[in-house]
Order: sequence, then C-alpha cells, then structure tokens
Amino acid sequence: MIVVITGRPGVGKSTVFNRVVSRLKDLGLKIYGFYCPEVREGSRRIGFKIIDIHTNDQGWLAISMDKAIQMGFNRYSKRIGRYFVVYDEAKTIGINALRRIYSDPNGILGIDEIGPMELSIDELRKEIISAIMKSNKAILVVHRNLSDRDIIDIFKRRNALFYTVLESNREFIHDEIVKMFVNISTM
Ligand SMILES: Nc1ncnc2c1ncn2[C@@H]1O[C@H](COP(=O)(O)OP(=O)(O)OP(=O)(O)O)[C@@H](O)[C@H]1O
Repeated sequence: MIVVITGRPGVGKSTVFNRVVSRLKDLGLKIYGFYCPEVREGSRRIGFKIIDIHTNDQGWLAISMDKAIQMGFNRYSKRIGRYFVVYDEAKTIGINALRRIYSDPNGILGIDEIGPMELSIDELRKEIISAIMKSNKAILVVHRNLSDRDIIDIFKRRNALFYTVLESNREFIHDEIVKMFVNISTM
C-alpha cells in the first residue's frame, strides 16, 4: 500500500506526515526514510535539513544563497530557486536512510518530501524510485506539481492512494491514514 500526501504549499502536509509517523511509531511499527524540515533564523528561512527518520542522522539538504556565502560553504552544487543543494551531504544521509527499509520487510517507507530539491540529486532520485518500487508499505509527501514520469508511473502501477490535505480535513486526515496502516499491518 502506497499512501501519497499532497496539497498546496503550506497547507499542513508535513504536519499530517509527522502525526502519522509518530502514531505508527507509538504503535510499535517501524518507519524508515527521511524528512526535510526547513531551518529558520528568526523570520528568515536559511535552508532545509535532511533527517533520517530511524537514526536521526542529519545534514543539510539545501542552504539559502546568502547563508551559504556567509558560512563559506563549499559543498553545494545545483541551485534551486534561491537555495543551493548540498549534494554530497544530502545524498549520503538520504540514501542510507532509504536503504534501511530493505533489512525489515515489515517496515514502512516514509519520505517527506519528494520534491524538486530531493529529485535534483540523481543518485538520491534513483534510490527513491527503487525504495518505492520495492517496499510493501509507504507514506510519501509529494509536491503538488510533481512531474517525474517514472515516479508517477509507479504510483499508477501500485494503485497509490492519494490524500489531498485541505484546511477542512487537516485536523483529522492523519487518523484515517493511521487506521489503514494498522489494518494492513495486523492482517
Ligand atoms: N492542522 C493545522 N492547524 C493549524 N495550523 C496548521 C495545521 N497544520 C499545519 N499548520 C501550520 O501551517 C504551517 C505549514 O505546515 P506544514 O509545514 O505542515 O505544511 P506543508 O504543506 O508541509 O508546507 P510546505 O509546502 O512548505 O512543505 C505551519 O506553520 C503549521 O504549524
């Protein structure tokens, strides 16, 4: 079962993802993958981290251009909007986090999010695709404008269940998703 969470920017997708992951962990289920929270300095967003859900290992996914210059950062490469992607760091954390799923057939793959920054790292993109293809259960947050044909095709082949987060359902949509994972995990 593949669950895909989508919705407009800022509507609460990550909040839903975090609620589901935390409830499933409380119930004793294992989640493997990564999430990418924004990092703020005051009101300014200076970048995004990439964090391994299972181990909490973390590194930079991307750093804003002004912050990168200020930090003398030299590990960044591609530019996405006003951010530099921190290629090697994000690749290592992301790939290691995803590969953990292969050692636990009952594990649930969790990724927040599959977006332009994550997909700009070619090796990480490939690992995301194999992890989705090989895992029995997954909860994935995707950018509303996801256009990656390979990923869209896997969603179609695996009959992914799409949940669109809206202001009107964001307080309870996680309950429904948790119930589905619990049902298939106890079958
Ligand atoms: N159920 C909710 N009720 C009230 N505020 C919420 C709710 N869910 C999220 N928010 C607030 O909305 C903001 C964005 O939430 P969140 O990061 O979960 O959204 P997102 O859709 O993942 O955003 P992005 O598109 O930037 O990844 C946060 O400040 C969060 O506290």
